Amino acid sequence: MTGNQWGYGKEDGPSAWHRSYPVAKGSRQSPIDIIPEQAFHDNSLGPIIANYDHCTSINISNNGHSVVVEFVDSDNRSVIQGGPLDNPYRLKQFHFHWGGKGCDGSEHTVAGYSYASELHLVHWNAVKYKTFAEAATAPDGLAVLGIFLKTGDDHRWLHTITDALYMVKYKGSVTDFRGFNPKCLLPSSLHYWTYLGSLTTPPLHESVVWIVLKQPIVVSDKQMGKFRTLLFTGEEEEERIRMENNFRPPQPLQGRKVRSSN
Ligand SMILES: NS(=O)(=O)c1ccc(NCc2ccco2)c([N+](=O)[O-])c1
Ligand SMILES: [Zn+2]
Repeated sequence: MTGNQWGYGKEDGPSAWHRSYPVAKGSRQSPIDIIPEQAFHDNSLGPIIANYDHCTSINISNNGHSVVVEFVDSDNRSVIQGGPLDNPYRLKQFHFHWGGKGCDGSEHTVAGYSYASELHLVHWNAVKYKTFAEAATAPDGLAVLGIFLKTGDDHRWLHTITDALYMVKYKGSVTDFRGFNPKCLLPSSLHYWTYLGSLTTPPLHESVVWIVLKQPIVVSDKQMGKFRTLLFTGEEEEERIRMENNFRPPQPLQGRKVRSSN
């Protein structure tokens, strides 16, 4: 794996990332296998409050690793707060990780169980840090809300995203994506597990307060299939490699405590 070229293949995948990103073997890496019975029920953990009503989505893009929806993050219009967080964290973007056809592809697992996919809503601590990039290297810089996806009925609102995926098939493609409110992707219960971890892709910074919701959202196989029409490769590249299995497997807990909201 040379330079910043990392991926999810045999040569450049998660087992090779430590060569360019030694923190891959750090003490607070993500994802992890969450074992509910071993999580500590912390009654001081309040509810998570997601204020996305006035959020402003900007675009949807294929960055060669996932599909990403970016938001205006120049003010506190869309923030997450409460739970383990000391102050509001600003929504920056959301993206997904998924498996191959008929295979699971979540990053966190629950007592060894993988879900079909995992949605990450990424927020940064704009009270303490001036930019996302600065926050992304600070131990309390980011808060990522992880939501599991399981297959079943069609998800009423996910269509807005899956219907746009054909426009960002190739790595490096981006298109306008306005007026999307991610509130419609939240499950009905906001009960969660929380622990201190890292980005799950390079640069793997150990800067994330993870908040993983217990209740998955339900999407159809057909909708999941549309994610797999995306490519890891760019339009100008000869090779066409289907974007799938873009997940990092669970990492050692290294003595960390996972807390559970009640
Ligand atoms: N799977 S994740 O939510 O942990 C994740 C991983 C990498 C990056 N970004 C990579 C990066 C480069 C410099 C700082 O950040 C992001 N993100 O940016 O929201 C999220
Ligand atoms: Zn992610």
